[in-house]
Amino acid sequence: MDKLIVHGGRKLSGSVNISGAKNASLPILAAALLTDEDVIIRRVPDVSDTNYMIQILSALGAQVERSSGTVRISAKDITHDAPYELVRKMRASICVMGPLLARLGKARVSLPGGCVIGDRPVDLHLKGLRAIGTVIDMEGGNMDMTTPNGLIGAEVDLRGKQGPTVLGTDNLMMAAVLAKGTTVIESAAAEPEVVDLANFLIGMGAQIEGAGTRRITIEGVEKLHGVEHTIIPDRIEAGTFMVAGAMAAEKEGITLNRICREHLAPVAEKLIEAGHNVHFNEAGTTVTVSPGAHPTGAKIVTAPHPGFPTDMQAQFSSLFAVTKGISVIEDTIFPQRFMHCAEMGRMGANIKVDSGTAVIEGVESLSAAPVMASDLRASAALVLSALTAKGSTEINRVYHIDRGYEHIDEKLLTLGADVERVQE
Ligand SMILES: CC(=O)N[C@H]1[C@@H](OP(=O)(O)OP(=O)(O)OC[C@H]2O[C@@H](n3ccc(=O)[nH]c3=O)[C@H](O)[C@@H]2O)O[C@H](CO)[C@@H](O)[C@@H]1O
Ligand SMILES: C=C(OP(=O)(O)O)C(=O)O
Repeated sequence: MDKLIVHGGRKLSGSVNISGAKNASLPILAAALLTDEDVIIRRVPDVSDTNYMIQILSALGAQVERSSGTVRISAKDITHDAPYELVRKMRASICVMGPLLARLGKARVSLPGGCVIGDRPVDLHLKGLRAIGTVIDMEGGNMDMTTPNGLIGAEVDLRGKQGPTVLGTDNLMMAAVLAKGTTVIESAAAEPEVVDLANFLIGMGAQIEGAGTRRITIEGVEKLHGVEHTIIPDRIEAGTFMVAGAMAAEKEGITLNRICREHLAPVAEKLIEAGHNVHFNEAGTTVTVSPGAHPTGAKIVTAPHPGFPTDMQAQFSSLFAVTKGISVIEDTIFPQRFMHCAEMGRMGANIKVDSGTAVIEGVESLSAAPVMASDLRASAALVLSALTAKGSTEINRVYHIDRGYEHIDEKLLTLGADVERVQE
């Protein structure tokens, strides 16, 4: 199991390229199952989650070739049974449900388990798929799905207690593209990754309107064809490096290339509110972030897009842990997503977590300690904390970070951080 050792206190400078979005790549890779023609997807990040998805597609019978960021998929003869051993490793494997139902009229996928960031039910996925004609039989931890009368378009409201569902919207959209008639998804997720999937499907010949709004309309078509598509930049990776810039850059800041300004608006606004410097180029494709002269704490409440993303709140905990004053972070989407706070406490952070809210009292500096990554964004928060901490922080279980950050240690080294990956 690899660990990262971060020798804190180095100032960051220079620039790095942001990778394609993990959370757009996963459903888009699954959507390649919707056609028997070749699909080419560019800028797929080399992270363990995309590798698991590729393994699942291969286990389902697809021919997959990967050459650096480009993945070519040919899903001519596929089966409907997604193997438990692979599915259990990654929640996003449930993205294959929609495409398998649309293409084969049946699917067998294991129920994903709980998750350290909190309860993650699939009731809304099932509600959507049932509404368009899927019959679901739960047995032995598996969801056995059939479509006795085929998939038939319907109007479905996917609002859950915590708001819309991203992968639930994706699953229904992927099933509905080959259904008979019109499907309307009300209370749809509007995240940029949902829009990227919709654009991919439209490129395959699907008829979809309204992606990026709360109402998506899908007119089913007979057949989809092959497509070439480039994945959008990863706004969470970019946001994580933006926080690194605010915490640890030289006066001139660090620059991130291949970003999309519109997707980064909530993160940029919070950094500016907290007193830091954020400058986009005119085209909105690069951003430079440097620490402000008078940083202040702030209040963050996570919300569905275009609100502040839950996937960025842990990283802001690191920033606020060393920012004078009191900051408050409330996660309305995953109220239990605060595992990083206890580990940061071991480094000297002063954070109290109660009922989905963290109250952070900034301290002068953190000091190194051996810490344990508990989940993807929690590990990013620990790396950020370690960049400014006094001494050498050992971060264990970095396989969590490798799920979603492409070569993070190499990118940090490029920016001048002192980071080592140690294999045990
Ligand atoms: C691979 C991927 O893209 N993952 C992202 C996706 O996860 P994912 O799509 O799994 O998250 P959802 O948008 O579905 O979850 C939003 C909320 O809805 C609840 N819910 C969800 C489904 C359901 O059937 N019933 C239900 O109650 C969840 O518990 C949560 O409180 O969106 C999350 C919210 O932006 C991000 O944190 C994840 O990084
Ligand atoms: C929580 C995340 O991913 P997943 O939904 O795949 O667990 C994430 O990307 O922050």
